[in-house]
Amino acid sequence: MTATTPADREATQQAPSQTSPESSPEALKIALLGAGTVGSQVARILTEDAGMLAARVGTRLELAGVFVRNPDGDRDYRLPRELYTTDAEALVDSADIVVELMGGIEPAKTLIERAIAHGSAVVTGNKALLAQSGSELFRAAADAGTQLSFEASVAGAIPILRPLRDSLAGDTVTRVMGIANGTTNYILDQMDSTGATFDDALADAQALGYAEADPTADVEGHDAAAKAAILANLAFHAPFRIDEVHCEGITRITAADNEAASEAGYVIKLLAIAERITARDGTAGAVLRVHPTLLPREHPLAAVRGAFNAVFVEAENAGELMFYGPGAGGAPTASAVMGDVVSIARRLVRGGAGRTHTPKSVVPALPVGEAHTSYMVVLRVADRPGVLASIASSVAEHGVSIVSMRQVPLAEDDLVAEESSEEYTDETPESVLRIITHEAREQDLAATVAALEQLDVVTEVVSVLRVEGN
Ligand SMILES: NC(=O)C1=CN([C@@H]2O[C@H](COP(=O)(O)OP(=O)(O)OC[C@H]3O[C@@H](n4cnc5c(N)ncnc54)[C@H](O)[C@@H]3O)[C@@H](O)[C@H]2O)C=CC1
Ligand SMILES: N[C@@H](CC=O)C(=O)O
Ligand code: NA
Repeated sequence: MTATTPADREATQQAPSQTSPESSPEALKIALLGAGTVGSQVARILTEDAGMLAARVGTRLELAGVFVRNPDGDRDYRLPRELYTTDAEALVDSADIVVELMGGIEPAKTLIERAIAHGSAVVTGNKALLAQSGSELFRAAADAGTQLSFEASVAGAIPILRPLRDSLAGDTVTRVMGIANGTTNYILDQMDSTGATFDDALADAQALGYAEADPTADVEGHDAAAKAAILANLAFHAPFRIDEVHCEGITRITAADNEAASEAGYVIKLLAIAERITARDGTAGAVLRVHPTLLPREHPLAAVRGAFNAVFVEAENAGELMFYGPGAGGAPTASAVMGDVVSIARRLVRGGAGRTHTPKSVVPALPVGEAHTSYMVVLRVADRPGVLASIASSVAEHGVSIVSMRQVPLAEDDLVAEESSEEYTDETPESVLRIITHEAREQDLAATVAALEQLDVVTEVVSVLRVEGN
């Protein structure tokens, strides 16, 4: 007996009569650009689930070809040799739907523009391109009456862009905060839970298909920044670009930061945050930021492990929503790609114009200094009477208030390990001071830290990390 998959069964049970070759509309031709981690999985689904897809769409989705650099190269999912081509233009021109999964700016951008100009619909997971040139591409697609869909570009398999665009279209989203990069979440989780080194955890994330072709984009926060811009675009119905996102990655996070976070009851996560705020001068706008953040261990985002993603959305009427699921990897991301493909294909079968996201509002991007955050500041300080008072008064002078201040004597071993510290002498008794502040405007907190650095009693500002969710 041959094993059947749920997709086979559905194809058998539900295939409507209009999908029979005699009565169905012509097959829709799909061009696949790129056959890497995600592209290979899209090829697999198009091939193995062809019956189910035809039943849902009302006609066959035919893989017309796959653009690759080397048709004989190794693939996670191998198709017949004749489907691979190095002629991207001819393939694009032959397709009803172009699925771009190469990544990078060029030639992806030119090929997408070519597809749109040709009247073809486009599906892409390319957040780097959308966060740089999204407005231009959305406008081109809208002008051509075709569709550009990109659910896979943010948080992998999680349906987040469609809910923001459609389900919440009648509400006012005020804040989006999420773990939007699987690679960095995987690395931070491994470092925190198994003590793995940064390099080993990154190598694992690459092997598992989570990382970008150049993982610098992940670890320096650029990938999450691109996603923050796209999320803000959909959430606030206004165009934002990656260069409007304040971005700090995880490469400077040390084992000591993890230890300090853990001792204080926090976990470190790379968060992407987009929020509507009113600046000090009264301008209403949004601040977009990506940075390592301390979250209380009991916060729902703190429980997001491995390459999973989660996005919190706050809206005036809906309240708080959380979207959670696999944020990276071949098959999960291909699921989001295929959702867009089926949705477009159904429309092509039914008829009617394509609908592409076209932001209608103007919401200015404000400088990160206008955001409100809390900090955890770890200082190395002289261990003598009056130190705490002088630090507390310096913090208060900047209008920042302290939630907690904990002084830990520095172990002799630590002093020996830190002999490189300029201020260190054998005679200097020192301690470590961990300060957690209340929420304040980021520029006031930054000025506080700058002032603390100048105090005689402060030997070193060891680390400064933002805190959310207190
Ligand atoms: N891997 C993941 O978990 C996710 C990836 N994405 C996005 O999906 C896209 C694809 O990602 P992956 O499959 O992971 O990348 P990948 O690096 O595994 O695959 C890309 C493929 O495109 C090919 N390619 C790149 N430039 C080319 C060119 N000029 N000519 C011919 N072939 C070219 C590469 O040789 C490679 O086979 C990227 O935009 C990525 O940001 C989005 C969400 C999740
Ligand atoms: N490199 C990205 C892939 C998905 O967008 C990530 O790690 O999240
Ligand atoms: Na998604």
